[in-house]
Amino acid sequence: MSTTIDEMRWKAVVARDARANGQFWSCVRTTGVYCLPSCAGRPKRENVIFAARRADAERAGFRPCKRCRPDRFVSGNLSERLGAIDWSRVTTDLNQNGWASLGRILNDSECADLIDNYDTPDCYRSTVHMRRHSFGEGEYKYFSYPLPPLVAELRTKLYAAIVPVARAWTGQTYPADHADYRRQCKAKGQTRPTPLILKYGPGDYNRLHQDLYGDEVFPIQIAILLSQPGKDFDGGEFVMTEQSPRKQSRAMVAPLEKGFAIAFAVNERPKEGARGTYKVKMRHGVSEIRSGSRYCLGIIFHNAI
Ligand SMILES: O=C(O)CCC(=O)C(=O)O
Ligand SMILES: [Fe+2]
Repeated sequence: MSTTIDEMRWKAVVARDARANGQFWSCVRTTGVYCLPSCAGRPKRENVIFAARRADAERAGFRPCKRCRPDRFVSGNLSERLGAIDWSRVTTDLNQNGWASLGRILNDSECADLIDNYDTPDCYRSTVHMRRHSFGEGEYKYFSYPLPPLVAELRTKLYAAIVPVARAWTGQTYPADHADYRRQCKAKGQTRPTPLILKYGPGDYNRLHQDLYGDEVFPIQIAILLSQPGKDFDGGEFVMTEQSPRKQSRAMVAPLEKGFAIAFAVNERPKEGARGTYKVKMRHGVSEIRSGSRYCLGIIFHNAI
């Protein structure tokens, strides 16, 4: 008798086999959630269908299980993780709201290493004390070249993934490769690296702002939260505002967790209205941290003067 793929998958679910995590996702039709094979839930066989990719489960309308948190699961190298993201959903969200969640792209140890590295002075070109510039309370450091390998890889690969949206938004022919885009920045005198790590303690916050560092502006940037809300810190929500012509600002709060990334508009973005496309201005910031410490990695694609 031959064993079908689904029978093997069901066996792994019955055994709650953690080795199968990431290989497939079990979707429970009765509850509308999708799970890791190792989930402690006990669904009936007839209610379970399998998805080969997490994005397939989400596209089919299943929500992540609150018990096994399949949305927190990360494995594989960065290319595989980015390859598993549903970029058409990201594009739709960016076009509709000016921001999109990319889900979890860094694991616990990568987040911890980046935080530990914060106190290694040779990695950074400058430290900014936010109060001195009225940027808020807290501090951040800009990485120096050469960027740490993980930061360099994130910047290059996230650029390549998001560049089609940037082209559609601006009508500009951004090169496919970030190295070529850096040369374009250099031609405008923008040579200094902009990726940064921000560090906030109790009472700190980041005023609404835009990360513009010269005439050359890549319209989308990425932030990756390195600390876990509710555990490492409380408060400290990632907030954005959208300013439409002749309207009050609209505020948006992005739910982020440790290792989760968000893509959002740096400055302006096109918005579809009843009478055609118009431009809205976006700003982002962080509400006050009530307790603990919060670290965030910012990936900005244009360089600074
Ligand atoms: O700390 C944050 O979440 C915001 C970071 C930020 O302003 C940025 O990445 O540009
Ligand atoms: Fe920023």
